[in-house]
Amino acid sequence: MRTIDIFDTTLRDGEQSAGVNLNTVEKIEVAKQLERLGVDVIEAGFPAASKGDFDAVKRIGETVKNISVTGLARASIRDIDAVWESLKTTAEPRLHVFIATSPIHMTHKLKMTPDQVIEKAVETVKYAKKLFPVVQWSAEDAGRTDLNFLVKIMERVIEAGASVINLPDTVGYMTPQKYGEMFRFVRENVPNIDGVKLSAHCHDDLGMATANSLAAIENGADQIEGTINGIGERAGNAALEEVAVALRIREDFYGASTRLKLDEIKKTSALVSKLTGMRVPANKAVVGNNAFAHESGIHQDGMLKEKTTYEIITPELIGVNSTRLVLGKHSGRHAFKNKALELGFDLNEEKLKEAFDTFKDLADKKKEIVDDDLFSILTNKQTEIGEGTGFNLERMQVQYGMDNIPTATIELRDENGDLKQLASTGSGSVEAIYNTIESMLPSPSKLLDYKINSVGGGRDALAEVYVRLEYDGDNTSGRGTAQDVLEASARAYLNAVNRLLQQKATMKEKVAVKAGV
Ligand SMILES: CC(=O)SCCNC(=O)CCNC(=O)[C@H](O)C(C)(C)COP(=O)(O)OP(=O)(O)OC[C@H]1O[C@@H](n2cnc3c(N)ncnc32)[C@H](O)[C@@H]1OP(=O)(O)O
Ligand SMILES: CC(C)C(=O)C(=O)O
Ligand SMILES: [Mg+2]
Repeated sequence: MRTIDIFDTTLRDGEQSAGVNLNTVEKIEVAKQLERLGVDVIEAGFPAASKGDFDAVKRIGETVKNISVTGLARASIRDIDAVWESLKTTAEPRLHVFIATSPIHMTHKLKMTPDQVIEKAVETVKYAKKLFPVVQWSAEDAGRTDLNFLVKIMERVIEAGASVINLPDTVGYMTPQKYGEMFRFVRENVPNIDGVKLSAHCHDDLGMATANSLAAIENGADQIEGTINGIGERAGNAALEEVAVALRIREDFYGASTRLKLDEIKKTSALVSKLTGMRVPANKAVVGNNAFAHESGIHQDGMLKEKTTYEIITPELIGVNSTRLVLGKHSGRHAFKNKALELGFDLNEEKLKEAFDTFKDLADKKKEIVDDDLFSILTNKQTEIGEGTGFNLERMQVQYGMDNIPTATIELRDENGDLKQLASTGSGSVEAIYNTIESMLPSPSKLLDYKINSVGGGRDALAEVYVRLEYDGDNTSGRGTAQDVLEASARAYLNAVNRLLQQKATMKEKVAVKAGV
């Protein structure tokens, strides 16, 4: 049985999803869960892209100890240096450097001739190899690259020191047969390919990312790149959970496996979905809420007689807990702590106590507390912004009537502890709330996107609101959870503003430290 390496790019290509913006604390939580899931490599970001990305990659490298962490770089010395500076103290610093090789990209985007692209690729890989023990080189848009050119450039970058070569289907154009043939072709034609790992990186524009990744494995790929829940640029990347479960369920056919602890999949999927605000569709393979639901009579009859009639994956395989009611208002701290650990949260005593208090408050209002509720409370606690940052919602009252103008009265406490109160109207309750908050904030802000999900099921389910906004000229996003949709809406707005203020404060502090102030 071959073992396939799993290269997770949720925090790099996944974060390139439109509207997704994770802060460093959230990225670290995802990285820790990816470590528990057992991925082999985490691509933590693109350090040259921004100070925030640089810091996140550095902090993840310092936090995650048992797996390799990498950062992405263009074929540019400045980008490579940024990855090195962010990862140089980690156990196995790894670089991922790329340049496009398709005629379309070379001509129109890079404005370089094929020979110039080879020269640039070789020069940068040689430079990188002096710093990094492992250099992964990617031929961006390999899927639309001339195969003979691909062979030529691969031979040269391997000579220069690349030991992992990735052949991305950057625009999701490939079919399984064509993508598989490309891997077979380079295996058979690149003269110095022995000992080099081949990696597949698929996008889902035509809905074939998982099938293409599996075809690459059939044809000699040693590593699969993808993201949790398949999030990513445009239609997303290959969903790692789909690839790993397909290999397990069809072991007979693929004869390959991964090192993933499959029973951590559901938890990882839920965390990524919650933090990114990208809800997993109910019918999504492996991790969708309906993936194990049997609705029709004939199917239910079959399931009752023999589960294998309609179930090829068991919920337990991916860590779905069939006992849904877990804790109630009579539960104590020990059971709560145990449950938190079982759900993968290792909070300090203070945060645990605060989470327990929130749980007790909720248990007073809600009939059943399910894992989803606890997961939401614990994730919010784990990733919350520190005290004293930005604005706190102290009180809110909303008046709504079909024949009245909706009015929101809000009391906010700012970071100096001062209380402010204001009332405004709007065409609906949420607009009234947002008009009031916007009038109370010191800088101009504008709502760009609003999404609402329910956590778990039932009429008393928690509401989770995601917003994207522009505040003081910068884009930011936030989420808020509450039993009431209006309170969740207000909290999400303030969370977005507070996240931005905290990010700016951290940057300012760093600049001051650097300047020795
Ligand atoms: C397929 C992928 O997923 S690729 C990864 C995509 N991820 C990102 O882009 C991360 C976020 N990006 C950023 O923050 C910015 O784009 C930066 C910091 C990387 C670059 O910003 P800018 O310097 O302002 O350049 P901008 O983004 O406008 O254009 C990209 C430039 O990089 C060049 N470029 C693109 N890919 C490569 C490459 N692999 N190697 C070298 N140069 C490259 C382009 O040709 C263009 O160069 P030009 O300015 O000479 O025309
Ligand atoms: C940077 C590369 C690997 C990429 O994300 C792509 O080509 O899709
Ligand atoms: Mg990609």
